[in-house]
Amino acid sequence: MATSDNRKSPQLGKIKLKIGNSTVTASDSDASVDTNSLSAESVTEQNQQRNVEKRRKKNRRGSEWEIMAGLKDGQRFENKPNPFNGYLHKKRKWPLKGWHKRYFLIDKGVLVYGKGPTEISKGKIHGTLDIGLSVISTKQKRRRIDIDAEEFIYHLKAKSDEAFSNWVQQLTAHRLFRQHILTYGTNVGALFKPTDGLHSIPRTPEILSRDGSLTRGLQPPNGSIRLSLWIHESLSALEQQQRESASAEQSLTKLTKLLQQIESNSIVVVESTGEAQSPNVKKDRRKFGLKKKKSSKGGSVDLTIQFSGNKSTTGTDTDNTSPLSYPRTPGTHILRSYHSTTALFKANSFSALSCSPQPNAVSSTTSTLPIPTAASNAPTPDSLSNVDVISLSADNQMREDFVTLAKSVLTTLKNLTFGLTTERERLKNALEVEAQAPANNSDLRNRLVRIHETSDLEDLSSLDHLSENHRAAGGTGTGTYTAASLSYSSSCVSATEFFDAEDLPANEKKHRPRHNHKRAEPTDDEGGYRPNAEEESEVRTRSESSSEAGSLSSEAELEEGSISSESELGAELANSERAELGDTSGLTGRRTALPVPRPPTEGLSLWNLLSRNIGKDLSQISMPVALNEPLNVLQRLCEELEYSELLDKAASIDDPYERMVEIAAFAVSAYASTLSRAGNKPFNPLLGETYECIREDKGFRFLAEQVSHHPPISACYAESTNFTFWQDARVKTKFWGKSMEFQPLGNVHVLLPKTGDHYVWNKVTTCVHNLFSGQRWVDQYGELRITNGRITCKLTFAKASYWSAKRHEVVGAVYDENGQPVRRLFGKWSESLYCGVAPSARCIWRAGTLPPNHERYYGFTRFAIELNELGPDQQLLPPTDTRLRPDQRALEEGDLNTAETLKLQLESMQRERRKRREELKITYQPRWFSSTADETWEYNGKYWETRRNSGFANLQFESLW
Ligand SMILES: CC(C)CCC[C@@H](C)[C@H]1CC[C@H]2[C@@H]3CC=C4C[C@@H](O)CC[C@]4(C)[C@H]3CC[C@]12C
Repeated sequence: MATSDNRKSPQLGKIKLKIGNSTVTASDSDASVDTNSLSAESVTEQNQQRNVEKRRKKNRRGSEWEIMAGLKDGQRFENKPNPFNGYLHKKRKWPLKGWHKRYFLIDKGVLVYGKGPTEISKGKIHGTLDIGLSVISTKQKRRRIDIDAEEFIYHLKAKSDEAFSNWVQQLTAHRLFRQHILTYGTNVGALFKPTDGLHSIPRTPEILSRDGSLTRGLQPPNGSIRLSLWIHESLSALEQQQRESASAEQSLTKLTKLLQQIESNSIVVVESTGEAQSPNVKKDRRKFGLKKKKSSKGGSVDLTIQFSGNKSTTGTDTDNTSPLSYPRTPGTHILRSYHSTTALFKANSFSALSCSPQPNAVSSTTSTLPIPTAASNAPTPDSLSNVDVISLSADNQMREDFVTLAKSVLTTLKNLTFGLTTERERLKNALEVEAQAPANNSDLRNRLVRIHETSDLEDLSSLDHLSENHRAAGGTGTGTYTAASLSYSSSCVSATEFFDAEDLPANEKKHRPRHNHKRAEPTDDEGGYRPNAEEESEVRTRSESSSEAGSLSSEAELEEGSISSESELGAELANSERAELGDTSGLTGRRTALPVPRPPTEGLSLWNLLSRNIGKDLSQISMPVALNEPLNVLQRLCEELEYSELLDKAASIDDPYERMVEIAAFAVSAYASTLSRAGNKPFNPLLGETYECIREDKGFRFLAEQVSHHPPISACYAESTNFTFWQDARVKTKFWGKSMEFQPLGNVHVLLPKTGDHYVWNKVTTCVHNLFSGQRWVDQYGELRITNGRITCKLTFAKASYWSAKRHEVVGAVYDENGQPVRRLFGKWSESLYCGVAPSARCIWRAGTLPPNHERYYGFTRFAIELNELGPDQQLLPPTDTRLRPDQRALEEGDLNTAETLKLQLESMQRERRKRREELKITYQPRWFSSTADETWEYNGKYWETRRNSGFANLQFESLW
């Protein structure tokens, strides 16, 4: 129950959200609020007011999205609204994209829908939504009703204006009533608890949140609470199964009774012709082994109807012992009270909710269902005698009952089996991980010992020595780190390759960079990127059997494994002490922690922020810096290369399908880091801002530039001897009231120069749920298609709820030139990708572990921690490099006030620059990328060349900060 604090009124009233700026419009097939960015451009209060006024005048009534009001502070709504039903059109994205007519029924604030009333009455319910917990936005002009129900977003459309206003009215009443019940409790009877199939939502306390919806106090599913979550999840699933099995048992008892009755009651034989029996009856009879009697007329089959004659002729049924009670009025089929069916519905999480297609027939406490259409199985009364009719209809009813009940039992049992299988899988997985843990630990310990033996950990100067080597070997002396980060990435490939190489002289093993791929002679004569001699001497191939091992052990895990073998706490302390002492370099030369944890941001309410800015295009909303993480979108693009070794590996494989498998793993791996990053948004780069990242350990260098401001577009390009990678990121943001969707436009490209393969793929939709309340969480969904000539790969990211077993699931296949699947892929974008069929599947990629205390450090991965670090090559950077951006740096250092002030300043300067350009009629030209005819952005190749010649110093840059 909500506490008085949490019951604070959702300051909703009638809220208007304007559709995005002129570049994107929200159409029917589109979203509620649609903008091109979630940029944080500050607009002064005055301006804001003016804009809102202007827009209000401009927009005609009804053409805007309105958010449905919720229960106000202290408000009550005790009048239970009547159930309401009817057809609406529901938008479907996949499969069969388009608007589909669906039947909706709302009772006591719970909305269910299905194909039609008959289906609903049979329990075929496609979805159940708790209206009290959802955010509903409506748009009169298009008769649209969008319901953000946390797990799913429903886009609905009414056929007529009348239907629209009826629905809006009804939904409002039901919503208020439901919120009243959720807030103040009820004695109205058993409350409906929405459940999600077998995985019911755990009964955590519900809290009335600021967005006018109610939410559950959820915790993120990571860290130590993962286990309790897991148990919680299991428990509710098991409870559900218990209920199901109890109901199945009941139904089975009834079935047995019914069968006994059919068999043992007094027998009325009706000579039945073939026509009198519907094929279904025959089928059902056969299916359920009902008695057949040989006809006197040779081959034809007679049906022996067994029924108690004395009871049947009375016309009214008072037989309380009957497993199913139904009126036995001759020749008619009247509504029966399906107690057993009700039980089934309960099992299907649809209790205490009447489901009748006629609103008047809906009773709030009992479940009265209309008889299914099976009545049509009866022969026409005219053709039969009275007794025949009675017997037949009674028989039919009994058989119908039997069949209906048997089908229900079957469904329940199927559900049970499914539930149990899921549970078994979960348990098996957990046990497997457990079982492997000791083995992994000892393995890791051994490896650690080997590392200790072969490296002198005290001698950190060897890092400099490596840099020297690097310079001597023709590098430009970028002065960047040459040692591999022990701290991140635990792909299936990396670990084994690092550890398996023992064939080098001991002195060369010191802090050897991780290169897990064959290195071809560098063709890059620009120098800035040439690997050093030592690296080049290192030509290793991966042992074939290593991928499995690699999937279970990694550098990251190694580090953690060693920690856990000693004192975890001690290690953590040591780590934080190191951080406090400013020594965050770890063993690799790169930092292993951010300078300070994320500053506390209590009191910051995104809802207040958005509601204060209602009516504005989202890209105009001033987002406080406290919402940000100390990285920007350019750096987030670089993060997609965290598992670049998969590209290196792809380049070394001869089989084109296997190559595609690695590319697929790479595409999936780009999403791994998003799991822990729902809390904050990256900085929006200023126009002209750049970011470079040289990863000699990983063998690539990366460059990104913000090439457009309206709409925001970031272009990037990375190169290595094994691959080139480029993309331009432009994201369409849709705001749904409770969640936000990010739909990236444009494609990712990877070129493997050795094989000539050019892979192109799209990105799936990222959705942040629970924007304003509870715990924000991220989902990825949609289809990701990779093409490379005629070989393709299709990966489906499942849209799933926070609690569902399908969470984070990715499945797909590689298809050959004829479109035939040749490799099966499955896994989770947050964890790993496998190729093949379980249990013999191979692990292709596995996500690295998160660093200790990551929750306090923006959920950053080890790789992310390193991205904004200023290295010794600081003086070589152009002044536009993100790492020199002062507001982001201030945030990284925990100085929120400075960060906020600076951010406002920088944004205002950016507006000034734009104004100036407009006045002078100058079109902005990005410096390192140029737009091609097909609207993609191409790297012009000049950045690294300029950098090598210390050329940035000679260039004129508009100063961004
Ligand atoms: C309101 C705020 C605090 C919620 C947090 C929103 C986060 C999860 C959003 C804000 C900006 C978003 C990013 C914007 C741009 C891109 C580039 C694209 O090619 C992939 C998705 C990606 C990387 C988005 C991922 C999700 C994202 C990071």
